[in-house]
Amino acid sequence: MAVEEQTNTIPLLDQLDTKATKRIGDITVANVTEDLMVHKPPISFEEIPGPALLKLLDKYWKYVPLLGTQLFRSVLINRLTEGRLTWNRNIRPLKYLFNEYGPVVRLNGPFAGDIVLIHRPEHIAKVFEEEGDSPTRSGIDVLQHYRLNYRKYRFSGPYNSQGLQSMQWLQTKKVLETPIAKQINKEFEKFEMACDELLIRIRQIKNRQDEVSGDFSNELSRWSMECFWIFMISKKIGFLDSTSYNKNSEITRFIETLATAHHYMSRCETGFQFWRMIDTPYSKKLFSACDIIDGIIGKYIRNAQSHVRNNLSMHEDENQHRLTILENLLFKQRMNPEELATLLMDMIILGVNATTNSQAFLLYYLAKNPRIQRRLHEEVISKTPKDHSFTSKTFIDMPYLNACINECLRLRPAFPYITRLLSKQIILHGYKIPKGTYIIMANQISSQREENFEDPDKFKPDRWLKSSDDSYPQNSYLPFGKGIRNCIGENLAKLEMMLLTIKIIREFIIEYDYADIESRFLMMNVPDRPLRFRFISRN
Ligand code: HEM
Repeated sequence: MAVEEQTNTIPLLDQLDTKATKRIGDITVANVTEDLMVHKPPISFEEIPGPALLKLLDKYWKYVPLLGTQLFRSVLINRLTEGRLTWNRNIRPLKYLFNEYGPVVRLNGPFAGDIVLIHRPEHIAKVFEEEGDSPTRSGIDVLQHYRLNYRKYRFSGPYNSQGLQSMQWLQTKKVLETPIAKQINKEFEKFEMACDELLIRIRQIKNRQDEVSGDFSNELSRWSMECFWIFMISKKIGFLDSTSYNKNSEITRFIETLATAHHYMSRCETGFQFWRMIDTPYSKKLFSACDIIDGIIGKYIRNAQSHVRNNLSMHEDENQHRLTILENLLFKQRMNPEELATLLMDMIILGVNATTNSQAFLLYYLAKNPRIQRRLHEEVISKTPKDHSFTSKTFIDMPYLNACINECLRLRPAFPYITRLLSKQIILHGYKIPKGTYIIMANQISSQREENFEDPDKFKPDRWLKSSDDSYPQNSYLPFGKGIRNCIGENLAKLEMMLLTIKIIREFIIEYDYADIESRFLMMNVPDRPLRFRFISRN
Protein backbone atom coordinates (compact mmCIF):
# COMPACT_ATOMS: atom_id res chain seq x y z
CA MET A 1 0.00 0.00 0.00
CA ALA A 2 1.24 3.47 -0.82
CA VAL A 3 2.77 5.47 2.03
CA GLU A 4 0.25 8.24 1.50
CA GLU A 5 -2.63 5.86 2.02
CA GLN A 6 -1.25 4.59 5.32
CA THR A 7 -1.00 8.08 6.70
CA ASN A 8 -4.70 8.49 6.08
CA THR A 9 -5.58 5.61 8.33
CA ILE A 10 -8.07 6.39 11.12
CA PRO A 11 -9.77 4.22 13.72
CA LEU A 12 -13.46 3.51 13.39
CA LEU A 13 -15.28 4.81 16.45
CA ASP A 14 -17.44 1.74 16.93
CA GLN A 15 -14.37 -0.45 17.03
CA LEU A 16 -12.70 1.37 19.90
CA ASP A 17 -11.88 -0.75 22.91
CA THR A 18 -13.53 1.42 25.56
CA LYS A 19 -12.28 -0.73 28.42
CA ALA A 20 -8.66 -0.29 27.53
CA THR A 21 -8.29 3.35 28.43
CA LYS A 22 -5.58 5.83 29.33
CA ARG A 23 -5.70 9.33 30.79
CA ILE A 24 -4.43 12.44 29.06
CA GLY A 25 -4.78 15.29 31.56
CA ASP A 26 -8.43 15.19 32.74
CA ILE A 27 -9.64 13.24 29.76
CA THR A 28 -10.00 9.50 29.56
CA VAL A 29 -9.37 8.18 26.08
CA ALA A 30 -9.74 4.75 24.57
CA ASN A 31 -6.58 3.02 23.53
CA VAL A 32 -6.42 2.40 19.86
CA THR A 33 -4.52 -0.70 18.98
CA GLU A 34 -3.05 -1.41 15.58
CA ASP A 35 -5.55 -4.15 14.82
CA LEU A 36 -8.40 -1.69 15.30
CA MET A 37 -7.05 0.61 12.62
CA VAL A 38 -8.84 0.48 9.31
CA HIS A 39 -7.40 1.78 6.12
CA LYS A 40 -9.58 4.29 4.41
CA PRO A 41 -8.90 4.31 0.70
CA PRO A 42 -8.23 7.78 -0.68
CA ILE A 43 -11.20 9.57 -2.12
CA SER A 44 -11.11 10.14 -5.83
CA PHE A 45 -10.14 13.50 -7.31
CA GLU A 46 -13.58 13.88 -8.89
CA GLU A 47 -15.16 13.91 -5.45
CA ILE A 48 -13.32 16.98 -4.22
CA PRO A 49 -15.97 19.60 -3.63
CA GLY A 50 -16.00 22.68 -5.76
CA PRO A 51 -18.16 24.71 -8.10
CA ALA A 52 -19.75 22.79 -10.93
CA LEU A 53 -17.99 22.33 -14.23
CA LEU A 54 -18.75 24.91 -16.84
CA LYS A 55 -18.74 23.41 -20.23
CA LEU A 56 -20.38 25.91 -22.49
CA LEU A 57 -18.11 28.42 -24.05
CA ASP A 58 -20.77 31.12 -24.35
CA LYS A 59 -21.25 31.07 -20.60
CA TYR A 60 -17.60 31.85 -20.23
CA TRP A 61 -18.13 35.45 -21.21
CA LYS A 62 -19.93 36.15 -18.02
CA TYR A 63 -17.03 35.26 -15.85
CA VAL A 64 -13.98 37.10 -14.82
CA PRO A 65 -10.79 35.24 -14.00
CA LEU A 66 -8.87 36.08 -10.88
CA LEU A 67 -5.25 35.25 -11.50
CA GLY A 68 -3.03 34.32 -14.41
CA THR A 69 -3.59 31.60 -16.92
CA GLN A 70 -3.98 28.60 -14.73
CA LEU A 71 -6.67 30.38 -12.83
CA PHE A 72 -7.96 32.10 -15.89
CA ARG A 73 -8.90 28.74 -17.27
CA SER A 74 -10.91 27.87 -14.24
CA VAL A 75 -11.82 30.59 -11.82
CA LEU A 76 -15.04 31.97 -13.12
CA ILE A 77 -15.72 34.16 -10.20
CA ASN A 78 -19.20 35.39 -10.76
CA ARG A 79 -20.60 31.94 -11.39
CA LEU A 80 -18.57 30.27 -8.71
CA THR A 81 -19.94 32.58 -6.11
CA GLU A 82 -23.43 32.50 -7.56
CA GLY A 83 -23.39 36.18 -8.24
CA ARG A 84 -22.85 37.09 -4.62
CA LEU A 85 -19.52 38.67 -5.33
CA THR A 86 -18.71 41.16 -7.95
CA TRP A 87 -15.36 41.46 -9.60
CA ASN A 88 -13.32 43.40 -7.11
CA ARG A 89 -9.82 42.13 -7.61
CA ASN A 90 -9.14 40.96 -4.10
CA ILE A 91 -8.87 37.82 -2.08
CA ARG A 92 -12.49 37.56 -0.93
CA PRO A 93 -13.67 35.22 -3.69
CA LEU A 94 -11.23 32.56 -2.55
CA LYS A 95 -12.29 32.97 1.07
CA TYR A 96 -15.83 32.47 -0.12
CA LEU A 97 -14.89 29.25 -1.90
CA PHE A 98 -13.28 27.82 1.25
CA ASN A 99 -16.31 28.78 3.33
CA GLU A 100 -18.59 27.15 0.80
CA TYR A 101 -16.68 23.97 -0.09
CA GLY A 102 -14.22 23.28 2.73
CA PRO A 103 -10.43 23.31 3.04
CA VAL A 104 -9.76 21.60 -0.28
CA VAL A 105 -11.57 23.07 -3.25
CA ARG A 106 -11.39 21.84 -6.80
CA LEU A 107 -11.94 24.09 -9.76
CA ASN A 108 -12.64 22.21 -12.93
CA GLY A 109 -10.92 23.68 -15.89
CA PRO A 110 -13.26 23.80 -18.86
CA PHE A 111 -10.30 24.42 -21.18
CA ALA A 112 -7.35 22.90 -19.40
CA GLY A 113 -6.09 21.25 -16.23
CA ASP A 114 -7.81 21.46 -12.88
CA ILE A 115 -6.82 23.55 -9.93
CA VAL A 116 -6.94 22.74 -6.28
CA LEU A 117 -7.09 25.48 -3.67
CA ILE A 118 -5.84 24.88 -0.16
CA HIS A 119 -5.11 26.97 2.92
CA ARG A 120 -4.47 24.59 5.83
CA PRO A 121 -0.83 24.61 7.00
CA GLU A 122 -0.60 20.81 7.09
CA HIS A 123 -1.80 20.63 3.48
CA ILE A 124 0.65 23.32 2.42
CA ALA A 125 3.42 21.40 4.18
CA LYS A 126 2.54 18.29 2.21
CA VAL A 127 2.77 20.11 -1.13
CA PHE A 128 6.22 21.46 -0.25
CA GLU A 129 7.38 18.05 1.00
CA GLU A 130 6.54 16.59 -2.38
CA GLU A 131 7.65 19.45 -4.60
CA GLY A 132 10.68 17.54 -5.93
CA ASP A 133 13.96 19.05 -7.06
CA SER A 134 12.69 21.23 -9.89
CA PRO A 135 9.32 22.64 -8.86
CA THR A 136 7.19 24.63 -11.26
CA ARG A 137 5.06 27.57 -10.29
CA SER A 138 2.34 29.39 -12.17
CA GLY A 139 3.99 32.27 -13.96
CA ILE A 140 2.90 35.55 -15.43
CA ASP A 141 1.76 34.34 -18.81
CA VAL A 142 1.54 37.66 -20.54
CA LEU A 143 5.22 38.33 -19.73
CA GLN A 144 6.03 34.87 -21.02
CA HIS A 145 4.10 35.69 -24.20
CA TYR A 146 6.03 38.96 -24.53
CA ARG A 147 9.37 37.18 -24.26
CA LEU A 148 8.76 34.04 -26.25
CA ASN A 149 6.45 35.29 -28.98
CA TYR A 150 6.97 39.01 -29.24
CA ARG A 151 10.71 39.29 -28.49
CA LYS A 152 11.52 35.73 -29.58
CA TYR A 153 13.64 35.09 -26.51
CA ARG A 154 14.59 31.56 -25.57
CA PHE A 155 13.76 31.93 -21.92
CA SER A 156 10.74 33.38 -20.20
CA GLY A 157 12.16 34.29 -16.80
CA PRO A 158 12.58 32.64 -13.40
CA TYR A 159 8.95 33.13 -12.42
CA ASN A 160 7.92 31.00 -15.39
CA SER A 161 10.85 28.68 -15.85
CA GLN A 162 10.24 24.97 -16.23
CA GLY A 163 12.22 21.90 -17.19
CA LEU A 164 15.85 22.40 -18.09
CA GLN A 165 15.64 26.17 -17.70
CA SER A 166 14.30 25.68 -14.24
CA MET A 167 17.21 23.38 -13.33
CA GLN A 168 19.71 25.90 -14.67
CA TRP A 169 18.09 28.73 -12.76
CA LEU A 170 18.00 26.75 -9.51
CA GLN A 171 21.68 25.93 -9.93
CA THR A 172 22.49 29.61 -10.45
CA LYS A 173 20.34 30.57 -7.49
CA LYS A 174 22.25 28.23 -5.21
CA VAL A 175 25.63 29.50 -6.31
CA LEU A 176 24.46 33.08 -5.80
CA GLU A 177 23.59 32.68 -2.11
CA THR A 178 27.03 33.67 -0.83
CA PRO A 179 27.67 36.55 -3.28
CA ILE A 180 24.23 37.96 -2.46
CA ALA A 181 24.86 37.86 1.30
CA LYS A 182 28.28 39.48 0.78
CA GLN A 183 26.87 42.14 -1.50
CA ILE A 184 24.16 43.12 0.99
CA ASN A 185 26.77 43.50 3.74
CA LYS A 186 29.21 45.34 1.55
CA GLU A 187 26.79 47.98 0.31
CA PHE A 188 25.25 49.05 3.59
CA GLU A 189 26.52 52.56 3.25
CA LYS A 190 24.89 53.01 -0.14
CA PHE A 191 21.60 51.53 1.03
CA GLU A 192 21.71 54.01 3.89
CA MET A 193 22.36 56.84 1.47
CA ALA A 194 19.29 55.85 -0.56
CA CYS A 195 17.16 55.96 2.62
CA ASP A 196 18.65 59.33 3.60
CA GLU A 197 17.78 60.69 0.17
CA LEU A 198 14.18 59.63 0.58
CA LEU A 199 14.10 61.46 3.92
CA ILE A 200 15.41 64.61 2.26
CA ARG A 201 12.72 64.22 -0.32
CA ILE A 202 10.02 63.84 2.35
CA ARG A 203 11.20 67.09 3.98
CA GLN A 204 11.00 68.80 0.58
CA ILE A 205 7.63 67.58 -0.56
CA LYS A 206 5.51 67.64 2.59
CA ASN A 207 3.16 70.57 2.77
CA ARG A 208 2.58 72.96 5.65
CA GLN A 209 0.43 70.36 7.33
CA ASP A 210 3.30 67.88 7.03
CA GLU A 211 1.37 65.83 4.49
CA VAL A 212 2.89 64.29 1.40
CA SER A 213 0.86 64.13 -1.77
CA GLY A 214 -1.07 61.13 -3.02
CA ASP A 215 1.71 59.89 -5.26
CA PHE A 216 4.05 59.11 -2.38
CA SER A 217 4.12 55.54 -3.70
CA ASN A 218 6.11 56.96 -6.60
CA GLU A 219 8.78 58.12 -4.10
CA LEU A 220 8.83 54.68 -2.48
CA SER A 221 9.17 53.15 -5.90
CA ARG A 222 12.23 55.33 -6.65
CA TRP A 223 13.75 54.33 -3.32
CA SER A 224 13.30 50.57 -3.81
CA MET A 225 14.56 50.85 -7.39
CA GLU A 226 17.66 52.72 -6.20
CA CYS A 227 18.30 49.96 -3.63
CA PHE A 228 17.80 47.28 -6.28
CA TRP A 229 20.49 48.70 -8.54
CA ILE A 230 22.87 49.18 -5.61
CA PHE A 231 22.34 45.49 -4.97
CA MET A 232 22.85 44.57 -8.63
CA ILE A 233 25.65 46.84 -9.79
CA SER A 234 27.03 48.37 -6.57
CA LYS A 235 26.28 51.84 -7.86
CA LYS A 236 23.82 54.54 -7.02
CA ILE A 237 21.87 55.49 -10.11
CA GLY A 238 20.26 58.60 -8.62
CA PHE A 239 16.55 57.74 -8.64
CA LEU A 240 16.05 60.22 -5.78
CA ASP A 241 18.37 62.97 -7.05
CA SER A 242 16.55 66.24 -7.61
CA THR A 243 17.65 66.31 -11.28
CA SER A 244 16.12 62.90 -11.91
CA TYR A 245 12.63 64.30 -11.26
CA ASN A 246 12.81 66.18 -14.52
CA LYS A 247 9.91 65.03 -16.70
CA ASN A 248 12.21 64.08 -19.55
CA SER A 249 14.85 62.26 -17.55
CA GLU A 250 15.47 58.59 -18.21
CA ILE A 251 14.83 57.85 -14.55
CA THR A 252 11.39 59.45 -14.54
CA ARG A 253 10.61 57.54 -17.72
CA PHE A 254 11.80 54.32 -16.10
CA ILE A 255 9.62 54.81 -12.99
CA GLU A 256 6.56 55.82 -15.00
CA THR A 257 7.04 52.92 -17.38
CA LEU A 258 7.33 50.51 -14.49
CA ALA A 259 3.96 51.71 -13.17
CA THR A 260 2.46 51.37 -16.67
CA ALA A 261 3.87 47.86 -17.09
CA HIS A 262 2.50 46.77 -13.73
CA HIS A 263 -0.92 48.21 -14.52
CA TYR A 264 -1.27 46.59 -17.95
CA MET A 265 0.31 43.32 -16.89
CA SER A 266 -2.42 43.04 -14.31
CA ARG A 267 -5.10 44.04 -16.85
CA CYS A 268 -3.90 41.48 -19.36
CA GLU A 269 -3.66 38.66 -16.84
CA THR A 270 -6.97 39.23 -15.14
CA GLY A 271 -9.21 40.12 -18.04
CA PHE A 272 -10.29 38.00 -20.96
CA GLN A 273 -7.06 37.02 -22.64
CA PHE A 274 -7.57 38.10 -26.25
CA TRP A 275 -3.87 38.93 -26.36
CA ARG A 276 -3.20 35.25 -26.86
CA MET A 277 -4.68 35.57 -30.34
CA ILE A 278 -4.19 39.18 -31.35
CA ASP A 279 -2.50 42.27 -29.97
CA THR A 280 -5.00 44.13 -27.80
CA PRO A 281 -4.82 47.78 -26.64
CA TYR A 282 -3.69 46.55 -23.19
CA SER A 283 -1.09 44.11 -24.46
CA LYS A 284 0.27 46.74 -26.86
CA LYS A 285 0.69 49.17 -23.97
CA LEU A 286 2.28 46.49 -21.82
CA PHE A 287 4.66 45.39 -24.54
CA SER A 288 5.80 48.89 -25.36
CA ALA A 289 6.38 49.53 -21.63
CA CYS A 290 8.34 46.26 -21.45
CA ASP A 291 10.36 47.35 -24.52
CA ILE A 292 11.39 50.53 -22.71
CA ILE A 293 12.31 48.65 -19.52
CA ASP A 294 14.16 46.05 -21.58
CA GLY A 295 16.06 48.82 -23.37
CA ILE A 296 17.19 50.44 -20.12
CA ILE A 297 18.11 47.09 -18.58
CA GLY A 298 20.01 46.25 -21.76
CA LYS A 299 22.09 49.37 -21.25
CA TYR A 300 23.13 48.27 -17.75
CA ILE A 301 23.99 44.83 -19.07
CA ARG A 302 26.15 46.27 -21.85
CA ASN A 303 27.89 48.56 -19.33
CA ALA A 304 28.65 45.56 -17.14
CA GLN A 305 30.00 43.66 -20.13
CA SER A 306 32.35 46.43 -21.16
CA HIS A 307 33.36 47.16 -17.57
CA VAL A 308 34.45 43.59 -17.03
CA ARG A 309 36.17 43.38 -20.40
CA ASN A 310 38.07 46.60 -19.83
CA ASN A 311 38.96 46.30 -16.20
CA LEU A 312 39.17 42.74 -15.04
CA SER A 313 41.21 39.83 -16.19
CA MET A 314 38.77 37.01 -15.74
CA HIS A 315 40.95 34.50 -13.96
CA GLU A 316 38.12 32.86 -12.13
CA ASP A 317 38.53 32.98 -8.34
CA GLU A 318 41.04 35.80 -8.24
CA ASN A 319 38.50 38.41 -9.18
CA GLN A 320 35.35 36.83 -7.90
CA HIS A 321 35.06 39.16 -4.95
CA ARG A 322 35.27 42.19 -7.22
CA LEU A 323 32.34 41.25 -9.40
CA THR A 324 28.97 42.85 -8.86
CA ILE A 325 25.93 40.56 -8.81
CA LEU A 326 25.16 41.52 -12.40
CA GLU A 327 28.73 40.80 -13.51
CA ASN A 328 28.67 37.54 -11.59
CA LEU A 329 25.51 36.47 -13.43
CA LEU A 330 27.04 37.40 -16.76
CA PHE A 331 30.56 36.09 -16.39
CA LYS A 332 30.59 33.50 -13.62
CA GLN A 333 27.17 31.99 -14.17
CA ARG A 334 27.47 32.54 -17.91
CA MET A 335 23.89 33.69 -18.19
CA ASN A 336 23.24 34.94 -21.67
CA PRO A 337 22.24 38.63 -21.86
CA GLU A 338 18.73 37.79 -23.02
CA GLU A 339 18.13 35.53 -20.03
CA LEU A 340 19.62 38.09 -17.75
CA ALA A 341 17.32 40.78 -19.14
CA THR A 342 14.27 38.63 -18.39
CA LEU A 343 15.53 37.91 -14.89
CA LEU A 344 16.10 41.60 -14.15
CA MET A 345 12.75 42.62 -15.58
CA ASP A 346 10.91 40.07 -13.43
CA MET A 347 12.86 41.15 -10.40
CA ILE A 348 11.92 44.75 -11.09
CA ILE A 349 8.26 44.33 -12.06
CA LEU A 350 7.58 41.84 -9.26
CA GLY A 351 10.34 42.07 -6.61
CA VAL A 352 10.93 45.84 -6.57
CA ASN A 353 7.20 46.53 -6.70
CA ALA A 354 6.62 44.01 -3.90
CA THR A 355 9.11 45.86 -1.70
CA THR A 356 7.54 49.24 -2.51
CA ASN A 357 4.05 48.03 -1.61
CA SER A 358 5.13 46.16 1.52
CA GLN A 359 6.89 49.29 2.77
CA ALA A 360 3.77 51.35 2.00
CA PHE A 361 1.60 49.00 4.07
CA LEU A 362 4.14 49.04 6.91
CA LEU A 363 4.09 52.85 7.10
CA TYR A 364 0.30 52.72 7.03
CA TYR A 365 0.06 50.21 9.90
CA LEU A 366 2.50 52.27 11.97
CA ALA A 367 0.54 55.45 11.26
CA LYS A 368 -2.72 53.77 12.30
CA ASN A 369 -1.22 52.35 15.51
CA PRO A 370 0.45 55.21 17.42
CA ARG A 371 1.24 53.09 20.50
CA ILE A 372 3.04 50.52 18.41
CA GLN A 373 4.85 53.33 16.65
CA ARG A 374 5.92 54.80 20.01
CA ARG A 375 7.25 51.46 21.17
CA LEU A 376 9.12 50.98 17.93
CA HIS A 377 10.60 54.45 18.31
CA GLU A 378 11.88 53.53 21.78
CA GLU A 379 13.61 50.46 20.39
CA VAL A 380 15.01 52.43 17.46
CA ILE A 381 16.56 55.22 19.56
CA SER A 382 17.97 52.81 22.11
CA LYS A 383 19.55 50.49 19.54
CA THR A 384 20.53 52.95 16.83
CA PRO A 385 21.54 56.30 18.28
CA LYS A 386 22.17 59.14 15.82
CA ASP A 387 25.81 58.28 15.06
CA HIS A 388 25.16 54.55 14.83
CA SER A 389 26.93 52.86 11.98
CA PHE A 390 24.70 50.20 10.52
CA THR A 391 25.69 46.64 9.79
CA SER A 392 23.56 43.56 9.23
CA LYS A 393 24.03 42.81 12.96
CA THR A 394 22.13 45.97 13.88
CA PHE A 395 18.84 44.34 12.98
CA ILE A 396 19.34 41.11 14.89
CA ASP A 397 19.05 43.06 18.09
CA MET A 398 15.81 44.80 17.11
CA PRO A 399 13.04 42.28 17.83
CA TYR A 400 10.23 44.80 17.74
CA LEU A 401 11.19 46.13 14.33
CA ASN A 402 11.38 42.56 13.03
CA ALA A 403 8.00 41.87 14.61
CA CYS A 404 6.40 44.91 12.91
CA ILE A 405 7.67 43.77 9.52
CA ASN A 406 6.50 40.19 10.07
CA GLU A 407 3.11 41.43 11.17
CA CYS A 408 2.78 43.67 8.12
CA LEU A 409 3.67 40.79 5.80
CA ARG A 410 1.24 38.53 7.64
CA LEU A 411 -1.65 40.92 6.98
CA ARG A 412 -0.51 42.07 3.57
CA PRO A 413 1.84 39.54 1.99
CA ALA A 414 2.87 41.04 -1.35
CA PHE A 415 1.83 37.79 -3.06
CA PRO A 416 -1.27 36.31 -1.42
CA TYR A 417 -0.88 32.95 -3.18
CA ILE A 418 1.94 30.53 -3.77
CA THR A 419 1.47 28.04 -6.57
CA ARG A 420 3.01 24.73 -7.54
CA LEU A 421 2.38 22.27 -10.34
CA LEU A 422 2.31 18.82 -8.76
CA SER A 423 5.15 16.68 -10.05
CA LYS A 424 3.57 13.54 -8.60
CA GLN A 425 0.30 12.35 -7.14
CA ILE A 426 -0.30 13.26 -3.51
CA ILE A 427 -3.05 12.69 -0.96
CA LEU A 428 -4.48 15.79 0.70
CA HIS A 429 -7.24 15.63 3.28
CA GLY A 430 -7.96 12.09 2.11
CA TYR A 431 -8.32 13.11 -1.54
CA LYS A 432 -6.14 11.74 -4.28
CA ILE A 433 -4.70 14.64 -6.26
CA PRO A 434 -3.06 13.68 -9.53
CA LYS A 435 0.28 14.76 -10.94
CA GLY A 436 -0.05 17.85 -13.11
CA THR A 437 -2.69 19.56 -10.95
CA TYR A 438 -2.03 23.20 -10.11
CA ILE A 439 -2.14 23.80 -6.40
CA ILE A 440 -2.88 27.26 -5.13
CA MET A 441 -1.78 27.74 -1.56
CA ALA A 442 -3.72 30.67 -0.18
CA ASN A 443 -0.96 32.01 2.01
CA GLN A 444 -2.77 35.20 2.96
CA ILE A 445 -5.85 33.29 4.05
CA SER A 446 -3.88 30.84 6.20
CA SER A 447 -2.03 33.66 7.92
CA GLN A 448 -5.33 35.31 8.78
CA ARG A 449 -7.26 32.42 10.24
CA GLU A 450 -8.17 32.38 13.91
CA GLU A 451 -6.91 28.82 14.37
CA ASN A 452 -3.42 29.90 13.27
CA PHE A 453 -3.24 33.43 14.68
CA GLU A 454 -5.23 34.87 17.56
CA ASP A 455 -7.11 38.07 16.67
CA PRO A 456 -6.03 37.52 13.09
CA ASP A 457 -7.29 40.82 11.68
CA LYS A 458 -5.41 43.00 14.14
CA PHE A 459 -1.97 44.48 13.65
CA LYS A 460 -0.29 43.03 16.74
CA PRO A 461 3.50 42.82 16.41
CA ASP A 462 3.71 41.45 19.96
CA ARG A 463 2.58 38.08 18.75
CA TRP A 464 6.01 37.65 17.12
CA LEU A 465 7.86 38.21 20.41
CA LYS A 466 6.41 35.15 22.10
CA SER A 467 8.53 32.11 22.87
CA SER A 468 8.63 29.53 20.14
CA ASP A 469 6.14 27.31 22.01
CA ASP A 470 3.39 29.83 21.47
CA SER A 471 4.31 30.69 17.94
CA TYR A 472 2.22 30.12 14.83
CA PRO A 473 1.80 26.76 13.10
CA GLN A 474 4.50 26.08 10.57
CA ASN A 475 3.53 26.90 6.98
CA SER A 476 0.75 29.27 7.99
CA TYR A 477 2.98 32.28 7.30
CA LEU A 478 5.02 32.20 4.09
CA PRO A 479 5.33 35.72 2.66
CA PHE A 480 8.51 34.80 0.77
CA GLY A 481 7.41 31.32 -0.23
CA LYS A 482 9.26 28.19 0.71
CA GLY A 483 11.56 25.48 -0.59
CA ILE A 484 13.94 25.76 -3.49
CA ARG A 485 11.75 28.21 -5.43
CA ASN A 486 11.56 30.63 -2.51
CA CYS A 487 12.25 34.33 -2.91
CA ILE A 488 15.84 35.19 -3.73
CA GLY A 489 15.31 38.80 -2.63
CA GLU A 490 14.05 38.16 0.91
CA ASN A 491 17.12 39.43 2.75
CA LEU A 492 17.48 42.40 0.48
CA ALA A 493 13.82 43.39 0.85
CA LYS A 494 13.89 43.02 4.63
CA LEU A 495 17.09 44.98 4.93
CA GLU A 496 15.67 47.83 2.85
CA MET A 497 12.47 47.90 4.88
CA MET A 498 14.28 47.85 8.21
CA LEU A 499 16.76 50.53 7.28
CA LEU A 500 14.15 52.90 5.89
CA THR A 501 11.74 52.33 8.78
CA ILE A 502 14.47 53.07 11.34
CA LYS A 503 15.42 56.25 9.57
CA ILE A 504 11.84 57.46 9.19
CA ILE A 505 10.83 56.61 12.75
CA ARG A 506 13.93 58.29 14.17
CA GLU A 507 13.05 61.55 12.48
CA PHE A 508 9.27 61.61 12.09
CA ILE A 509 5.99 60.67 13.69
CA ILE A 510 3.87 59.13 10.94
CA GLU A 511 0.15 59.88 10.81
CA TYR A 512 -2.63 59.09 8.41
CA ASP A 513 -5.98 60.90 8.56
CA TYR A 514 -8.08 59.43 5.78
CA ALA A 515 -10.22 56.37 5.08
CA ASP A 516 -8.68 52.97 5.80
CA ILE A 517 -6.29 51.69 3.19
CA GLU A 518 -7.19 48.21 2.01
CA SER A 519 -5.46 46.14 -0.60
CA ARG A 520 -6.28 45.82 -4.24
CA PHE A 521 -5.08 42.77 -6.10
CA LEU A 522 -2.96 43.81 -9.07
CA MET A 523 -1.08 40.51 -9.34
CA MET A 524 0.12 41.49 -5.87
CA ASN A 525 -1.34 43.36 -2.92
CA VAL A 526 -1.28 47.07 -3.63
CA PRO A 527 -2.70 49.87 -1.42
CA ASP A 528 -6.11 50.88 -2.76
CA ARG A 529 -5.81 54.55 -1.76
CA PRO A 530 -3.26 57.32 -2.10
CA LEU A 531 -0.59 57.27 0.61
CA ARG A 532 -1.28 60.71 2.06
CA PHE A 533 0.84 60.25 5.17
CA ARG A 534 1.78 63.07 7.51
CA PHE A 535 5.44 63.08 8.51
CA ILE A 536 5.71 65.23 11.63
CA SER A 537 9.23 66.16 12.59
CA ARG A 538 10.23 64.95 16.09
CA ASN A 539 12.46 67.98 16.72
C1 HEM B 1 8.79 42.41 0.30
C2 HEM B 1 9.30 42.06 -0.86
C3 HEM B 1 9.15 40.72 -1.52
C4 HEM B 1 8.26 39.72 -1.28
C5 HEM B 1 7.13 39.69 -0.25
C6 HEM B 1 8.56 38.64 -2.20
C7 HEM B 1 7.87 37.44 -2.25
C8 HEM B 1 8.15 36.42 -3.15
C9 HEM B 1 7.40 35.21 -3.25
C10 HEM B 1 6.17 34.82 -2.42
C11 HEM B 1 7.97 34.45 -4.23
C12 HEM B 1 7.50 33.06 -4.70
C13 HEM B 1 8.18 32.03 -3.81
C14 HEM B 1 7.68 30.61 -4.00
O1 HEM B 1 7.06 30.30 -5.01
O2 HEM B 1 7.96 29.77 -3.11
C15 HEM B 1 9.10 35.20 -4.76
C16 HEM B 1 9.94 34.74 -5.75
C17 HEM B 1 11.00 35.47 -6.24
N1 HEM B 1 11.43 36.70 -5.81
FE1 HEM B 1 10.60 37.82 -4.32
N2 HEM B 1 9.63 39.01 -2.98
C18 HEM B 1 10.03 40.27 -2.59
C19 HEM B 1 11.09 41.00 -3.10
C20 HEM B 1 11.97 40.56 -4.05
C21 HEM B 1 13.10 41.30 -4.55
C22 HEM B 1 13.55 42.69 -4.06
C23 HEM B 1 13.69 40.54 -5.50
C24 HEM B 1 14.91 40.84 -6.35
C25 HEM B 1 16.08 41.03 -5.87
C26 HEM B 1 12.93 39.30 -5.61
C27 HEM B 1 13.22 38.28 -6.48
C28 HEM B 1 12.50 37.10 -6.59
C29 HEM B 1 12.80 36.05 -7.56
C30 HEM B 1 13.89 36.09 -8.64
C31 HEM B 1 11.86 35.03 -7.33
C32 HEM B 1 11.76 33.71 -8.11
C33 HEM B 1 12.62 32.69 -7.39
C34 HEM B 1 12.60 31.31 -8.05
O3 HEM B 1 11.73 31.06 -8.86
O4 HEM B 1 13.47 30.49 -7.74
N3 HEM B 1 11.89 39.36 -4.72
N4 HEM B 1 9.18 36.40 -4.09
